[in-house]
Amino acid sequence: MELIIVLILIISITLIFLVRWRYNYWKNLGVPYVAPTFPFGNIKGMGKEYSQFELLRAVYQNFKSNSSPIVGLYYYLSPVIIAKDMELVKNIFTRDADHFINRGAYYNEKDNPISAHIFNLDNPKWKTLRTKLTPTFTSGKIKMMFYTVYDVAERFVKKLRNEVEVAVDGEIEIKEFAGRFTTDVIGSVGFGLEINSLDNPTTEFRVHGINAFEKPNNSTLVNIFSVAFKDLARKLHVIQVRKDIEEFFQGIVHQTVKHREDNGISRNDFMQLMIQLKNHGKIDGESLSVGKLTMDEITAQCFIFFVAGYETSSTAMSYLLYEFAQNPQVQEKARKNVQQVLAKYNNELTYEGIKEMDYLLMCVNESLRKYPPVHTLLRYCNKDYKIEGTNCTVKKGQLVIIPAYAIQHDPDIYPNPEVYDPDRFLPEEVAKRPTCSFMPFGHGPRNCIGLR
Ligand code: HEM
Repeated sequence: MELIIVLILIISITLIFLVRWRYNYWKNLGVPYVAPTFPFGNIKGMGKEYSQFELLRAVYQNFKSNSSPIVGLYYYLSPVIIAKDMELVKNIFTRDADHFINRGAYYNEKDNPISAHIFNLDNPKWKTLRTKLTPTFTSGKIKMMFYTVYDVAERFVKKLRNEVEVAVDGEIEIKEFAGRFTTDVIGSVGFGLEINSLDNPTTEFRVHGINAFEKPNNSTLVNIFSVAFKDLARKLHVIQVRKDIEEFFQGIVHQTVKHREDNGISRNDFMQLMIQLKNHGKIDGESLSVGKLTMDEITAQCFIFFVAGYETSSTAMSYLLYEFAQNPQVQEKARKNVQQVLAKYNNELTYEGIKEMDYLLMCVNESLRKYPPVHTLLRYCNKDYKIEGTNCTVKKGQLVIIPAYAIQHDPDIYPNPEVYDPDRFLPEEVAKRPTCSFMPFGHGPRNCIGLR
């Protein structure tokens, strides 16, 4: 009995010592930090009482006047870095991107091939895949898909008119409606399918897509475990995407590819480009050979195009429309901008015309600044990196957080940040600000592939 008590005491003292040693990490390096508490570090209540971007905004503001380019936090027992200096942020994204090319996400190619998509993959697999997919996102290819999107947009406008007519007090839930629109767009350009969730919101495709977000396969604890101990989690067959969702997407991609190949059907969409990559390792008519894609790879990429594209785009659309409603004079100016460009193009909406709607773009950018759909960007250090002007070396395996929301609401960069003011995006205003002070699509080689 006494021996057990002694053992418990020794284990407890050792644990206390280890935790204190761990929580002295930033102090010992002389990096400013927020005092942690065991076991959550600095994230107690995150996700329930407050969101991550609120924590990061508070930390960013509190430490802004401190000359250190970084602030230290603890996520549970792990020391993580908040990059707050604009030069450092730029270097992490671009000049020194080879130290920070991964996001550190978990995927399991063997048991859950759909999770091995471009967003999750680490280098060098990521680089190989990005090289294969980049030619499918050139402006020429997007232009080719323009009328596929146009068709869905026409249905959207028609449907919107009907909904507004029958709505109580003229109010409709625009976020839900925009989500149905972006689902149909991505279903069409990504998978080559007529989803029509505008008319049928509970269509299987949309429900499975939403479930991929809202009904994760694992608890937060398992997710944290699988990110922290990736190899072990793979050995334990931990999967990220639910099997029913994986099977659903595998089924529709296989059917679509087979249908097109059996019937010699070709369409202006990503699916067609990916079929070309699958069969020839290059896009038809182009000389650059980038390597073949497998069926599993096609499925995983279609899946991530949907997951990464539909929610972000519908959030962006909703906030833009919200600000138009709040600021009728901005709305009017944007409308005039659209009408002028349309008049130049025979009153037809064209790809070239959209690119000339400069004021509209300023409005879009300002709502992406104020409400970035992705408020926090992550980079996982893959080789030690000495931060210039400090004694601190970011260690391999450490997480670096770029607080996009906080930077885009910094009153020193964007005075009166809560005010919606598209003129902030006049070219002469943009030129006054640091390069990476606007990052709704990230920056550098790992930025959003769907940016165009
Ligand atoms: C308004 C709409 C969108 C926003 C705000 C957005 C934002 C982002 C952001 C912030 C990232 C991370 C960038 C970084 O870490 O530097 C990202 C990555 C990504 N996005 Fe988007 N996105 C949008 C639309 C789309 C669409 C439509 C697609 C698909 C066609 C897409 C596909 C991807 C993919 C595949 C990645 C991962 C790229 C990689 O790791 O190589 N996104 N997006």
